[in-house]
Amino acid sequence: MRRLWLPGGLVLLVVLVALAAPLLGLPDPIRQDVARRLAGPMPGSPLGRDEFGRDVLSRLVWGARASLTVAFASAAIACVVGTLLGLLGGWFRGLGEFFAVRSMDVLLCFPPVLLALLVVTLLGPGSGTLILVLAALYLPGFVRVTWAEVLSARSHDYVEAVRALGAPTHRILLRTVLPNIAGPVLVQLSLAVASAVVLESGLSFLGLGVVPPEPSWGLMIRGARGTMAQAPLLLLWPCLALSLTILAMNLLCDALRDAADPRTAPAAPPRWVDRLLPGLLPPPRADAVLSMQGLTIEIVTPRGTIRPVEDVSLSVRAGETLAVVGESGSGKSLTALAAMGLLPPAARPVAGAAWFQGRDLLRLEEAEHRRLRGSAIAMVFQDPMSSLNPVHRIGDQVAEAIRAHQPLSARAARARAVDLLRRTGIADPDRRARAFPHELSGGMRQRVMIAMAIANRPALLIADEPTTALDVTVQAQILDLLAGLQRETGMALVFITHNLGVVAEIADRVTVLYAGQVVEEGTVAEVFGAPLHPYTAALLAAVPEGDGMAAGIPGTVPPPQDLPPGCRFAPRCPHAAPACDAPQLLAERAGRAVRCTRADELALAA
Ligand SMILES: Nc1ncnc2c1ncn2[C@@H]1O[C@H](COP(=O)(O)OP(=O)(O)OP(=O)(O)O)[C@@H](O)[C@H]1O
Repeated sequence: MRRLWLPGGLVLLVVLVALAAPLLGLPDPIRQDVARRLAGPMPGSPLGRDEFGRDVLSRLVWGARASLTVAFASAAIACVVGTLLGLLGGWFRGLGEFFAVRSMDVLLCFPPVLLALLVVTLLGPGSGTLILVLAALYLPGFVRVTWAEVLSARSHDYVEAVRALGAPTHRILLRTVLPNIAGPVLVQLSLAVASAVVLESGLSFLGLGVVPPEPSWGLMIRGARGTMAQAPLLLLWPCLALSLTILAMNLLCDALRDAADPRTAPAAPPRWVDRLLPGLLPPPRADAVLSMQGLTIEIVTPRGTIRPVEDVSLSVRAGETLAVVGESGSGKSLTALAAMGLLPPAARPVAGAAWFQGRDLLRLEEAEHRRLRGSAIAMVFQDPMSSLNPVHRIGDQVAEAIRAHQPLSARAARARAVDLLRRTGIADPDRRARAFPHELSGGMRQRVMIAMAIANRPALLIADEPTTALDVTVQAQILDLLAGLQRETGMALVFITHNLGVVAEIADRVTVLYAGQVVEEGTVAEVFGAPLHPYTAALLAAVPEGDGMAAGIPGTVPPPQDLPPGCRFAPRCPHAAPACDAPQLLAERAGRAVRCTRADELALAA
């Protein structure tokens, strides 16, 4: 909301000044005083007099009423009618679409001035006619934008989900589709208002709009043009008013669009102190490919700043697999995205370092990060369908990943792409390379994603729940594939998952996250054999064995905006005691760490 203050205030000021024109005690805007023709600024007329000796300030303020009424009214009519037609055409398709959308194409065929001439001939000039002409001119834009957005929105899962709930059509359109297409419609509105102010000026200038001697900014520009050599300032004032109003309108619509979309939080500013004083950063861990030390991430949300990741340290060596585990919301993905330099705009690392090949990934320039991504560091995401481009053949997508970092010809890159597809276990890779993503199964698509990730032989591969969307058999094949590729290339692998069965199968070491903090760390054998933290023990107990029922962990991970004081796991911990405070991560033995005040006591009791 804070982002609306400045542009909203500016637009409100312009509108209020225009509305308050009769109360401001300004001279009559149409009273002529030929003796003072083209007079410069003087007492009582701070902006001087025009070619008929009329007061320029008064005409500017009264002209704003005419210009803004025409602009706002025409844009509002076009927006409401156009959005409605676009919504109905895009949703119902068929005949509704034909009449709503195709009829607009006919309207688009008329040149604007011809349309204005036609309507003015029929109805006579004036503000009302101008509103009608401009509304007709802007209508097709709104219909087309809304129609295209509805077509795209209706294929999204969230729309399917409300349809599956049996919601009535008008509710789906108004409550689900409209808020999601509001951004582009608001942008179109800002363009329409801005362009209507300009067109009003243009059409009034041609004698097709506001009728003289009524003031409007367009008529002022027309008048000033004839006396440009003697009184250039006369042209400046209406042009300045026009430009500032358009700028304020555009800013307001951009701010409205951002306010309507909760995903567009303001970007967090970088911390220059971290760049200026690199000596304060924690040093890297010896022989680690990735060494993350004390990572803390802050996110600016409408309800305040949160810390979903706090003081997270982890490291992985060449050829090693580190599993990062924890329930949903524990901060696994944000930690990985920080290393990739792909944090959402509202999030920023505020402390710590992530050392990779001698560089701190948290403080790299975007250009440097882009050079590393896909070459030295690669990432595989959970949902291969949304990560692959649906309109390009998979062979071309793999080849593109290679050519983004290697100077190969298209033919050579394609041959390498086919080879990579073969290495990831895709049968008949030559034929498959010509397929589109929707023609492949989920497992095949994930293999393609892995082929793209390893295309440039990365030193570090981060896999964020790469098997969660796959069935158990395919999951096992993908795990085998990753393990095989790792043996072959010696890359370090960070495997993010909430599936402890997978961890046991693939990982050498494990880092357990809870509510944004590392609660336990060590080799898989040690941690799984004798967990030191009650959360790790509860996670392990929650893994179903054989036909037995799993013992679920009561409660849920606390959200970052509602963290309990002291130990974050205490409200769910069966061993919580009054002595439990805000524990630090303590190294128990070499390579093993735990964040629990009672860890020693509980280990002895076990
Ligand atoms: N852009 C954002 N704005 C506000 N909060 C966010 C944002 N991104 C993540 N969060 C919050 O940060 C916390 C950690 O999120 P993260 O996605 O890292 O969890 P996760 O452990 O990867 O969960 P999952 O296994 O479900 O992917 C969550 O509480 C989440 O709601």
